[in-house]
Amino acid sequence: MSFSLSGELLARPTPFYHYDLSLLRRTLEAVQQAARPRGFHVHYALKANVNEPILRLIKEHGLGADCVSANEVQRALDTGFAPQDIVFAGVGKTDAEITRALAADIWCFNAESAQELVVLNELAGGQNRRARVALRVNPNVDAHTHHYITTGLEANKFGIGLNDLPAVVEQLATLPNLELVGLHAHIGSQITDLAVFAELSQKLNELQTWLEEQGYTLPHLNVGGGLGIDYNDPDTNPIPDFEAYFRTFEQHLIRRPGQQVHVELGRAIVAQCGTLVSRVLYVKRSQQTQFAILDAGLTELIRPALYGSHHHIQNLSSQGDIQPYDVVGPICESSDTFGRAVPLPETQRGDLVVLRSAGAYGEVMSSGYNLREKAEAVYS
Ligand SMILES: Cc1ncc(COP(=O)(O)O)c(C=O)c1O
Ligand SMILES: N[C@@H](CCCC[NH3+])C(=O)O
Repeated sequence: MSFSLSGELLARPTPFYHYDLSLLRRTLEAVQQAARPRGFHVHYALKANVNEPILRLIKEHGLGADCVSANEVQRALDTGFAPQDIVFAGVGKTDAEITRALAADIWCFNAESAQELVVLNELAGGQNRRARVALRVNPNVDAHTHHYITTGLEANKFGIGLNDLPAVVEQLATLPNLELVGLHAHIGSQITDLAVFAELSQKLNELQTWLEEQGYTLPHLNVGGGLGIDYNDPDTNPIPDFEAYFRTFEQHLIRRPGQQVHVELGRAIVAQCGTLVSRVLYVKRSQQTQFAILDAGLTELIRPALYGSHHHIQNLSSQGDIQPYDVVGPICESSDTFGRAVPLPETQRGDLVVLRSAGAYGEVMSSGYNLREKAEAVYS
């Protein structure tokens, strides 16, 4: 199906984010259809998009919440997620954030260091609580994705290194206010090579066996998120292949009877339902290049500037001959470029240009640089 916007939306002031809630609904149905029969629990990673209509739909479809700050925990609670469906991850949780999440009695803290466990133990004791924790390990598995968004290699700051794990597990025995309820790993984002998840499963299998030898049984395993989407062709692949994703874990992860497995997907749930809609302010021709200068820039969508990411760009207003354009924003940074030599129909001032697959890590990463106003969000 090709992309279009209703007449009312075409007339709106730009730039704005448009979210297709019917696609989000279909995506949520697909993820649950693939996860539930296999006994997997999906937690949505709020960091990808925290807009309330989106969170509400996600909650209605029975997903849990994976949060990375106390404010995200609060947003999840405000949306109606039950505390027992909320987990809190993050390499730098502050004391104040831990205190708030303990008071909310969330299901689990994914702890990322020996020091964090000590702090968590102390703060839980101060509230006369036992905090449920999962150890986030750094399994040293290469996710084969952009080096800025790989998280499970020894060189990355995330998780407890495998060499440190024996000492951390020994330390656990001295922390009476903690209850070990699981093992967690997240190796990166925008992963399209599913073999990587098989490798992760094998690492977790070994670690689980080793933890059992140390006397720990784990009620749950959390394999993280990271499933990628098709940025090149969102119309052909609007919904990721969740069946293949869960099948990989089903085949490779050895689960104990009654053990829960959590996944925490962000991008795969919300990326394709979001579009950044902008207008061409000017078309400028230099000797070698034609620039289409949009009224949206890296302040609205930073992924191309930050990672060199590709978002499919379309001109909705023109049927003209195809020409190459460097599609850029108005911000005073040369990295404020959405694409170079993008083939677009002949483009003019006033044309509507859309950047697709922008529902994840788009609006949440926007900034007020250059004192820009925040782009509005509209839903249909
Ligand atoms: C710990 C953790 N869980 C889940 C996610 C969600 O990742 P994704 O949006 O790639 O599914 C991330 C982000 O990469 C993360 O850091
Ligand atoms: N923000 C990133 C991915 C990082 C995910 C969070 N650990 C992106 O847009 O692709």
